[in-house]
Amino acid sequence: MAALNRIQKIASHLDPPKPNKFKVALLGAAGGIGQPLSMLLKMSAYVSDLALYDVANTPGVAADVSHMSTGARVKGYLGAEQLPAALAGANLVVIPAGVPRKPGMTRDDLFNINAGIVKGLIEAIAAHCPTAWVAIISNPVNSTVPIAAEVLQRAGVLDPKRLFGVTTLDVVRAEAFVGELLGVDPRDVSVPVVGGHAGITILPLLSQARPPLPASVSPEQRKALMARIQDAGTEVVQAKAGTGSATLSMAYAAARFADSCLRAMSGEGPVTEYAYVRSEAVAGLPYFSSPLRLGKGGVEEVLPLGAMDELEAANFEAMKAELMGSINKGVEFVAKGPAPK
Ligand SMILES: NC(=O)C1=CN([C@@H]2O[C@H](COP(=O)(O)OP(=O)(O)OC[C@H]3O[C@@H](n4cnc5c(N)ncnc54)[C@H](O)[C@@H]3O)[C@@H](O)[C@H]2O)C=CC1
Ligand SMILES: O=C([O-])CC(=O)C(=O)O
Repeated sequence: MAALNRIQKIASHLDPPKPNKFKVALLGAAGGIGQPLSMLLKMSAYVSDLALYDVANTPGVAADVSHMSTGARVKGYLGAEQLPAALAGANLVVIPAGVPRKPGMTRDDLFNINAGIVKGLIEAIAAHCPTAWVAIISNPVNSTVPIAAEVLQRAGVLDPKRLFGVTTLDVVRAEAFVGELLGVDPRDVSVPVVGGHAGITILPLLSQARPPLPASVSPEQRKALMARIQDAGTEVVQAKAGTGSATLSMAYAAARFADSCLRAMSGEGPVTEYAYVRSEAVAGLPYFSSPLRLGKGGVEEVLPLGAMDELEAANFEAMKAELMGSINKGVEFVAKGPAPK
């Protein structure tokens, strides 16, 4: 029996199971996030076709990435007239298109420019790949996801199971910072981060961290850690001093999220991920970032948030008004726009 197991193990190593392959379209592919994310997606075993779309510079990015000796076929698409071809047949569309923050700005300050960019791109998705899964990175995520949902709903193709605001970077940061504090490898750390993606709407549930924070971590240290995770985007914006916001860690986080989506699409479930989705199931708000069980058709279940300690419960209550305001702002932006054609 042991010998048979060994032979099977060697055989599976020689001929590992081939994952299903998918077309991924990246909109905003030539930007600070888009370029490293293009590279990471080109390395994914799940990607057969990588469509790199932007309004500038995609020929260069596509030529560069296409020289990597990995499986995915790469094609660059430049300008609005090439967007339909970029989207045709896409299984997953990832959107980091839009402007980033400069020091002193909030994510909401990006609304005026990015709301219109996201609306236009989602209209194209509704027309050219209405069944694709859509992962939105463009800020303010708390508003851009409701914008996307309203646009898809107006076009009659909304399936909330397939629309995600990418909050993986908050989870990644929590893992990194807790790992640093505990002196353990961040890959062995798990920390739920729920809510939204701006300031106090980012709610790390440190009381559920694994490994748990020891009693030697004081309430003040816990509070400081929570604040650092909530303000980590601003930490990067300040360190970059006017040249942009998080791009490399975001590309890592988005590649991780994309791989989870593609694994779930492949039927390799169940896959658990955090993302900002339309669902009142756990928080009583129309959109909330929650742990999700993903399957072939998208979100199969919005999982419960679990127990919160006193500090987390207070933060949960405190965020609700801000999050609701950002959601309404997105919904109203679409409602005030021209009626769909
Ligand atoms: N969800 C999250 O955790 C995070 C979100 N972000 C957000 O991601 C967005 C992008 O950030 P960066 O890549 O650093 O910005 P960037 O300015 O470096 O790149 C944005 C790219 O979008 C492109 N673009 C603009 N309008 C477009 C359109 N209509 N169609 C296609 N492409 C278009 C630009 O040409 C540019 O290449 C920002 O809104 C930023 O706030 C950034 C970090 C984390
Ligand atoms: O802070 C920003 O503007 C970009 C972002 O969302 C993040 O790094 O979490």
